[in-house]
Amino acid sequence: MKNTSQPQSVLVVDDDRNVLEVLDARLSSCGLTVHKADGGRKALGILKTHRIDLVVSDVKMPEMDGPALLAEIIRTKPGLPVIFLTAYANVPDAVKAVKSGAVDYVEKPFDGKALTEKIQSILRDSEDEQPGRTAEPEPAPDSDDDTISPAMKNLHGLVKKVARSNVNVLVLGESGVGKERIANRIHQMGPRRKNPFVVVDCGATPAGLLESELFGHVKGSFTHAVSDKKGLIETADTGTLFLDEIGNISHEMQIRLLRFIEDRTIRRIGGLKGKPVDCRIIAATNADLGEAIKAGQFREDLFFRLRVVTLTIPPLRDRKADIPLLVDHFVRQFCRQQQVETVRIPEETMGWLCDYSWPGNVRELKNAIEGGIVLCRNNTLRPEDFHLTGITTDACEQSTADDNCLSLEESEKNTILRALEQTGGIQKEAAEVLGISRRAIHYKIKKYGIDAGSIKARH
Ligand SMILES: Nc1ncnc2c1ncn2[C@@H]1O[C@H](COP(=O)(O)OP(=O)(O)OP(=O)(O)O)[C@@H](O)[C@H]1O
Repeated sequence: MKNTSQPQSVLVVDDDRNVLEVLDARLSSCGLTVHKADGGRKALGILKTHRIDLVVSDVKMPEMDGPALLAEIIRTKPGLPVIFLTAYANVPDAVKAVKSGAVDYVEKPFDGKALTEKIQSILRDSEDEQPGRTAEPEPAPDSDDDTISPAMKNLHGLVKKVARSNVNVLVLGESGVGKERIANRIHQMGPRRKNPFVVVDCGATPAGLLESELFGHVKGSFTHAVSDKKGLIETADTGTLFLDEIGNISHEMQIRLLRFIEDRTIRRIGGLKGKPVDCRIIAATNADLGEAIKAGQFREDLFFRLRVVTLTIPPLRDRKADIPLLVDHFVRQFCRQQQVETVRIPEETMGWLCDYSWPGNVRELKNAIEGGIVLCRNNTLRPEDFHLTGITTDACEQSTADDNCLSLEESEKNTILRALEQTGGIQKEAAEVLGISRRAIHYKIKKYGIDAGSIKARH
């Protein structure tokens, strides 16, 4: 995928200064950003700290030669195109290198114009597709395909394209639409999928803590820094850093983050040395960053850095075709989890689920189905099994007076409390009363913070 706001970058590696200078002049004049390294090790350092779209490397170099550099690139940056420059005598080595994954080789002395054209053509190709390479792992299976409407298929098409590249992505959408899920999908479908996917909830982390969470600290740098601590950015090295609720970070954090995105180096709080970190950044927010910029709350330069590509996930009410697919998906998932027979969803229930506006989006739908499965009778989901906050449907009004259309969560919690009271706090028996698995009741007790121990003690 082409990064339209930044020129593409080429790393030129050769121990001959003249070759470096000639290529620098040629490629820069075509609008490319050129980085130069006089050996393989230096090249690896640059690859760690800079976005590079293509590497042109000599074959024979002291210390680390071209094929050794290629092997490292295939390991750490699968998909990155490499062209070799080679003297006639080393052509067999270059051919071997192409067989093991380089895109091509060019003999020295090279025709500068032809080489530039070759580089441009490879860069153009890799905007759409990374060149085939045996070392590149197969993409992860499309596990979401059973839950997407045509509108989401389009978004998933973009996700696939974006996943192959390394560009920063900004994911926008209301709370609960699936932003984190899409970020994870980008990670899973890209070359970094075997490496860490680190989620940072910027909204839920107090401002004072976020800096040390992200950047880490050295022992003694502040009162509670009792030992060295690695930050989450460092943890995401070679993988993906997902910054959720990016709209909520303080002005100081915006500046630190911007600096990191620009030089890809972190310094722990209280630390002296910087450390290069190579991680992909995906940020998400449900806030209107345009408005936040206008109000002076969010830095425009950081915004531009984060949104090299922007993906917007529509709210569930605008893609109702997804609802039946998601309902089926969640019903199967929760029935399996709660070890119950798959429940039936009559047409009336599905119609009702499709009519509702789902202000909490997919998360609300998911929770509703989970609760509905616990509460339903005769293995059939009916509208009255969904006691959603603020909804009064005919079916809900017909429900028994003591149910009183409580919020789904309250209602589910009360059901579990009642079952625990009935069984003297014994979870296994309460699970039997409710017809759910022990694992399911254990999970729900934890989810609602129910103190089963004190119920037991009272009996
Ligand atoms: N297409 C989908 N298929 C299955 N589950 C989904 C899908 N989209 C979202 N979900 C589920 O919905 C819930 C909410 O998704 P997610 O956390 O990704 O939303 P979000 O937009 O990041 O929310 P927030 O803004 O609150 O951080 C998660 O449990 C997720 O697994």
